[in-house]
Amino acid sequence: MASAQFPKPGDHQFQYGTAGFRMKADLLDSVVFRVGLLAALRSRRLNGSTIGVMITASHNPPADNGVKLVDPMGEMLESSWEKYATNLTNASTDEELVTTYTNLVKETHAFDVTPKVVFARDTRASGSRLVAALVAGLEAAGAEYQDYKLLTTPQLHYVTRCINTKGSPHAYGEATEEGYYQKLATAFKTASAGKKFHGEIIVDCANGVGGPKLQQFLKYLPPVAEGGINIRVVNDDVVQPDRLNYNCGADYVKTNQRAPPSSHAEKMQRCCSLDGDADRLIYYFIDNDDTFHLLDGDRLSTLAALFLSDLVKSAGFPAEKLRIGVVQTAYANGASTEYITERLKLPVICTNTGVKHLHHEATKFDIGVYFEANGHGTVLFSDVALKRIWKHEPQSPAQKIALDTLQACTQLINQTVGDAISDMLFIELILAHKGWSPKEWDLTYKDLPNRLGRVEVRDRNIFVAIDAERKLAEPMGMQAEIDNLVGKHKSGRAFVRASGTEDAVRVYTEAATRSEAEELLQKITVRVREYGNR
Ligand SMILES: CC(=O)N[C@H]1[C@@H](OP(=O)(O)O)O[C@H](CO)[C@@H](O)[C@@H]1O
Ligand SMILES: [Mg+2]
Repeated sequence: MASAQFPKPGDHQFQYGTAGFRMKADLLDSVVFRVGLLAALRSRRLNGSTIGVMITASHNPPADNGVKLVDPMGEMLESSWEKYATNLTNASTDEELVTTYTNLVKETHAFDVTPKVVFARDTRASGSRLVAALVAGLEAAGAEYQDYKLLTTPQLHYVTRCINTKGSPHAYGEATEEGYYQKLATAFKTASAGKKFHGEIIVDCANGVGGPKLQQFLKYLPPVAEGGINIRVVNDDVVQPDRLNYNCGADYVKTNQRAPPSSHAEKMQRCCSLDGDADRLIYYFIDNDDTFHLLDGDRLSTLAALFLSDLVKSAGFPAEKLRIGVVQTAYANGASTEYITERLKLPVICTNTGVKHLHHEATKFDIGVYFEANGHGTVLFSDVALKRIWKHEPQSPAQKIALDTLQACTQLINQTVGDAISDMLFIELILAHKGWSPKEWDLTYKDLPNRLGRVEVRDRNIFVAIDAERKLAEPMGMQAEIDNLVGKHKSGRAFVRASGTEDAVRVYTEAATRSEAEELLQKITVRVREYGNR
């Protein structure tokens, strides 16, 4: 039996979480084999639509790896299927695996068609070994497959959508890496025609797959000498595997609130960092007083919303014809939420943590902007919005210019998932249009001082969050205590929730001053320990 080559390690319990399966790479062989079976099953359930499988552990250390499924339109796996992933990977013997699989074929009403799967991986050393396990699983399930080798996560999402929309009115593009570069480069050139880029941008690629891919992409852009954007790629070493995400990358910058030590950026120089699989983006700069300024996902979101709402107006659309909305989580800085509602006068929706929740809410607007504070996000255009944008008749040359830019933005921005390369081009485009350096961007509003704490307790599951994770329903009485502590601070806000990815409780606090945010964090942490270890 094919699965005998990939036995399940000991009594390990696997769970398909927010980021698929992710752990030490040497525990993953059986998981990846079975994900091959699951991908084939999902394809059969969807009558032969192509399913994507990405092997990556994003910003995790080099010794980790992971695997996740991509649905036909490039979205994350439908959440009702996560339990099947969990069931299959936890079958303890080969016999049990066969029974589980056979039952799932019935339970999911899978069609009797040839499954189709595409897959890719990031640059981790364990990637090619895990691909072999995946292929064995796909072959055992009788699937047709195509190996896209090394891709960024968003590229694999792009390719999956292209394959499934080919020949339809919603055709998304050429299902190749080159097709991706060409689509983005064409849109970027159109949208930035006649605009001047302000100096050089330094892009830290976390020594991950984004490095070689961005280098490749640059070949499709106009040369700097001809006014093209000046991108300097750094941390693009994928030869020494240990350097992946080490002291660099979006997660490092966001978590440590400082530039990578390897950065030799000058003062006021525009910098950004991608994560290991290039689906997150964080901007930053160091000012003339050596102060570090972070421009995180909230800033990407506010800048995108500002630009798009101006563009929609300039192109001559009445606001009700293209409703723009922003989706955030409770971790978004309160000042960003206020800026969007009070200054931009746009609606904001708060959802649970996790990109799939934000993505889902964003589809409810004509133009839905969503970013997690950590830099993962994108802008979604609904089918209605796309129709209106492409059919619109501009009434003046100025409207025509705005409309051309808006149309190009719909092509530039990855519609499947947050994409660091696409997001970066979009942000660069906005800055060029506005003639802004990161300083002007930073000055649009002032972040409230905030702290994020992590508390390990005996049982994190006793913390039950409600209201988009802004309040605790359980343990009884704790929310009243938090409210009481928060009430003592100007602009105070705080919430507690169990992490979905780590065995820990997260505490977020915000207040008018840093010391108050810190004090609030300390006091609430004490209460979390007390309740969590009872
Ligand atoms: C505070 C925070 O950054 N939480 C992260 C983290 O979720 P937790 O459920 O908080 O562990 O990992 C998620 C998956 O990568 C990401 O979507 C989310 O933003
Ligand atoms: Mg990532």
